[in-house]
Amino acid sequence: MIKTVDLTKKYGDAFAIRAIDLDLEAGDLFGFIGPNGAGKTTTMRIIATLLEPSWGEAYVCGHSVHTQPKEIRRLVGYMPDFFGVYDDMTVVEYLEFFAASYRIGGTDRRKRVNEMLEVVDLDFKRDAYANTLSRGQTQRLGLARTLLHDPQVLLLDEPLSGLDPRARIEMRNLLRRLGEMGKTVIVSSHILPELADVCNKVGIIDRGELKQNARVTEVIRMVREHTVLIIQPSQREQMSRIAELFQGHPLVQSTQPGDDAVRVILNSDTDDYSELPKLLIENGIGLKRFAEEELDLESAFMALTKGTSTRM
Ligand SMILES: Nc1ncnc2c1ncn2[C@@H]1O[C@H](COP(=O)(O)OP(=O)(O)OP(=O)(O)O)[C@@H](O)[C@H]1O
Repeated sequence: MIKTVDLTKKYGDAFAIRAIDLDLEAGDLFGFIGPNGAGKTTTMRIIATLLEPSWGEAYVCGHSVHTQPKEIRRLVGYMPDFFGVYDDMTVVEYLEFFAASYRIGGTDRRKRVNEMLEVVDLDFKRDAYANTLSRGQTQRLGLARTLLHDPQVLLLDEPLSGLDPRARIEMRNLLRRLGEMGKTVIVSSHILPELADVCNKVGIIDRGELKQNARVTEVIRMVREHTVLIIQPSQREQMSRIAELFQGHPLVQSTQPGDDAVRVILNSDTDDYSELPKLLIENGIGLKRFAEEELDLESAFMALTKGTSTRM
């Protein structure tokens, strides 16, 4: 769906982005994370054919930004981080205006606008003037506008920025819905945790370079030196028995008892720990929970963009 190869943009001697390689499939929700000035907007604008790369390639559904920009524009919806709404237009008029610019005509136009108002849950504001909407509602209107021509690929630049917690939740739900609709979405943010549970893949960009580009779960694994297991026995008294069994075990570095579960820190070179649940079950310990501890993504992000790894 979206592929970039060695994608690079230079301004004078400075690299805005450098050798960015992305490969995204239909239904991927890609969180494009990086601090201010990292190169997120530049990358998205190149994919949207609004900016030419210095060198390298970007393809959308196999079309090259260099040779087939028209085809790409039909397939892509780009929502910039800031966009103006016209003071003297209602929400419906605003969307109809853009639908007309996409040459959606006649009864289709009204139908399409109504559908988009439903998708972004803004039907109740259809007759309000666009400039009276809250920040969250304005972002949703922007998304409706971006969706009008039913693009396969969405490039959303910081759609969560400036939203209050409630509006943020609504926008995140909306992003999930887009993924379920089979769209390929690139959504940028400078805060990783706010996208982590929405996106299936994540790329971390810093000073124009992609530091990580993988499934969310893999990124977590990469920045973590040790896998940590959370083991909750069916009977609380069995917690000390777990610690006993793992004491000196070759895969385990240490154990830490918690309220109702034991945190088991594995040695850094432990990949396969399938023998551990077996050992517990053989020793008569019932398991209520046996799972890898989730690393909070804020720490992962800080670790990756500072070039230091997260320590236990
Ligand atoms: N027209 C331009 N001329 C010179 N430098 C530019 C230009 N546009 C962008 N840059 C530089 O390229 C780098 C990447 O900018 P970009 O806008 O892509 O970052 P970003 O990750 O989107 O940041 P933000 O979160 O602040 O929007 C920055 O250092 C920026 O100053």
